Amino acid sequence: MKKLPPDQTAPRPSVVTIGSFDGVHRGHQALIQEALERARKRDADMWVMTFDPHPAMVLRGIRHRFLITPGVLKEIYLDRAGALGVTVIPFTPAFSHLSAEDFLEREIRQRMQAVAVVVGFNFTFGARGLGTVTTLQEWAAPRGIEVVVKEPIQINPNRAASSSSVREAITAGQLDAAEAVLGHAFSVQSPIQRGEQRGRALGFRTLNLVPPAEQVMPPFGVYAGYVLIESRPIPAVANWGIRPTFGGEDPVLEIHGLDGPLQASYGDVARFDFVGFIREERRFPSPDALTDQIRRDVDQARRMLAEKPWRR
Ligand SMILES: Cc1cc2nc3c(=O)[nH]c(=O)nc-3n(C[C@H](O)[C@H](O)[C@H](O)COP(=O)(O)O)c2cc1C
Ligand SMILES: Nc1ncnc2c1ncn2[C@@H]1O[C@H](COP(=O)(O)OP(=O)(O)OP(=O)(O)O)[C@@H](O)[C@H]1O
Repeated sequence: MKKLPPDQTAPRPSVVTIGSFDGVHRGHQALIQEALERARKRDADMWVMTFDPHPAMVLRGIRHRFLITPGVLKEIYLDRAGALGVTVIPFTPAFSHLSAEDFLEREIRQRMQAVAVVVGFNFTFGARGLGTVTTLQEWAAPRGIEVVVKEPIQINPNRAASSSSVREAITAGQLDAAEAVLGHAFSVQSPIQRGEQRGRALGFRTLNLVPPAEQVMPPFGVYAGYVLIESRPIPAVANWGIRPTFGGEDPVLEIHGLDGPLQASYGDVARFDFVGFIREERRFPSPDALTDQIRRDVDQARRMLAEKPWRR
């Protein structure tokens, strides 16, 4: 997937799809497929235009447990969805004051050289979100720019796929519901952190990740999943929490490989793809009691993962 810096002009005419794309859920994926098809038909390039930070974080001052795909995770999932290129606009307060028409003129027509724009049914944009699909259509028609408006991708008859519904499901610990909307696993990615080396003594060595504070997370607990080290998925069980047995405070995702020690160095980046919830995190009366429970967690994780092989 190509990247176009925000201060550079697209080299060729393009088909652009616009949005926050947090999570790159099935609605977003449908938009990307549509944009790809249109680009092929018109012999144009295809670009996803997205924003960083997420507009809601700037406009509503949200900083904690919000994003589904912070940092490079969004680009990883855009690439998976088939996007050929992405341009990320820094969403500054100044940018947020740009009117809908000025945004279209400057970013879509002049910079991206758009011949077509693909958006969802509920797309809004520009200062105070005043721009709508109608604004876009009325602006585009006299300029010979095609507008494609995608019908909602529904998760059930009452609910369209949306980033908000994914956030709600993750917060409630409903990983299956989140995955049904996302069309892929919910993932955490971070550099590997040094732990307190207690895992060795317990007989369960772990690799520790610290999800960014801005990322939405499920409740503290034990989860089955796959840990990706150098793009290789390895079956694992992880504890997300503060380790109350040892009086911990800072939340950590501690990952134990089911098939032996995980080979990676501190500072390397690893990703954990959540598959299923096993149990809540608890305070155990002794380290031995915790070890006994972790043995059972490992067995359960094996059973869960046997039924759900890793999917890119
Ligand atoms: C599968 C699994 C489940 C765990 N469950 C709990 C738990 O319920 N309560 C708890 O206090 N710690 C739990 N832990 C965390 C251990 O206490 C932790 O791995 C150990 O303290 C090592 O920490 P360290 O890497 O900082 O040395 C769990 C760890 C794993 C791998
Ligand atoms: N279910 C869907 N079906 C089709 N298009 C969608 C769907 N959901 C979002 N889109 C479109 O995808 C683009 C990006 O959407 P965006 O990420 O800004 O919002 P969202 O997914 O609806 O999230 P939120 O819940 O935060 O509003 C927009 O053009 C939007 O209209």
